[in-house]
Amino acid sequence: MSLSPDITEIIARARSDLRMGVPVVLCAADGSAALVMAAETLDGQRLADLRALGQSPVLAITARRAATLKARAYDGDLARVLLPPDARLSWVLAVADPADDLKTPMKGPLQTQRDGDAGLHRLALNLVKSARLLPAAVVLTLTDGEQFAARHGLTRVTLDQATPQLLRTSPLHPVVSARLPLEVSEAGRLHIFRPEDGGEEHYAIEIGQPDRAVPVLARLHSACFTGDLMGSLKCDCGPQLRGALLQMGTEGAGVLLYLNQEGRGIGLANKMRAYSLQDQGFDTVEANHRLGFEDDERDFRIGARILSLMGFSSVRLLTNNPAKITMMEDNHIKVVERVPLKLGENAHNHAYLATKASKSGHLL
Ligand SMILES: Nc1nc2c(ncn2[C@@H]2O[C@H](COP(=O)(O)OP(=O)(O)OP(=O)(O)O)[C@@H](O)[C@H]2O)c(=O)[nH]1
Ligand SMILES: [Zn+2]
Repeated sequence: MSLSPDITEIIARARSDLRMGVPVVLCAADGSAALVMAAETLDGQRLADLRALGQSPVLAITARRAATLKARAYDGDLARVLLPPDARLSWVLAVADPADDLKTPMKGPLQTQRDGDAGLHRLALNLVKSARLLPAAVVLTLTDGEQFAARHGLTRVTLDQATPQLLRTSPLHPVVSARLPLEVSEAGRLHIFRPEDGGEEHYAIEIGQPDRAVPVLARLHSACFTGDLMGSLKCDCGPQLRGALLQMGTEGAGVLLYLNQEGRGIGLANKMRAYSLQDQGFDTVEANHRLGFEDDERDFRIGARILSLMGFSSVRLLTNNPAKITMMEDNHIKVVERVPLKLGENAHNHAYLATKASKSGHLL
């Protein structure tokens, strides 16, 4: 029935439930099912209620986090850590969150599950990640997923439908655009694009009236609250943002996409967790890994989609990141030229920029 939520809408609900600390039920076609809670938003009462169901829960973490904790990841990209019978909420949080790894030696060694299928655990982690929470989820096997969800009023997500949905880029739709005179050019215009999956909106600033028949000067800028707005010296984002706009203003035409993928796609709270780890001596890539994330969790396809929707098919791309060029080419946007954007190096971000060059392939 069209009034019922489809899989995209059910996933959006699940994401918001997990952020609120509400459990969700995951079901597979073979009848297996699991009750899932995000470790980050779990509370003591819900953990006790979950334990009262009788089965032993596991804590699903990514292989990246497992490597830091020296836990064996038998499932490739993830590990299922067995909760010791006396494990409290603080134990769950200490496994999920690396903040105190160095201060508090881990209870361990951690035992991980080897037998059985990890499909529902993988879906749990993907959902928690897409909710911009720490990638760790408490998972309890259920025998009657459908009835359990109905009895407790919980959102139920099916593995077969959800997995392809989480892998694809949500379609985006233009919402509105309006004139926006800017310091760099009075001929500015702001366009808003909204994804169908309930995720964050993305923006495009169009400067002048770029001819769609020739390559446009373009920048894909990922949100950086600290650098773009606060003038943080820890990265180069603020100077890059303003430098790109200035170049477009000077040339009289260009398009800057402002993609709401804060912290290379891990969200601002997790980026601040990464910053704390950087203060403990880890570099930007190591910090992401200790948290359980990949170096870069952004979906660059979104940028190519927005350019296509705006009628652009080729660009002169302002970037030092070769991955952005590859992604554009793979998604039907021709990059005729890379325009370097070397701005804003200082004593605080020198090591960060050097790490991006040595570990993430950024061009100098
Ligand atoms: N996770 C994480 N994200 C960071 C850190 N420092 C900056 N960021 C984020 O990194 C992203 C930088 O985005 P961009 O400047 O578009 O991308 P880039 O990959 O550096 O590529 P170019 O600037 O085009 O060369 C922003 O989303 C920032 O919020 C960090 O230490 N950890
Ligand atoms: Zn930044």
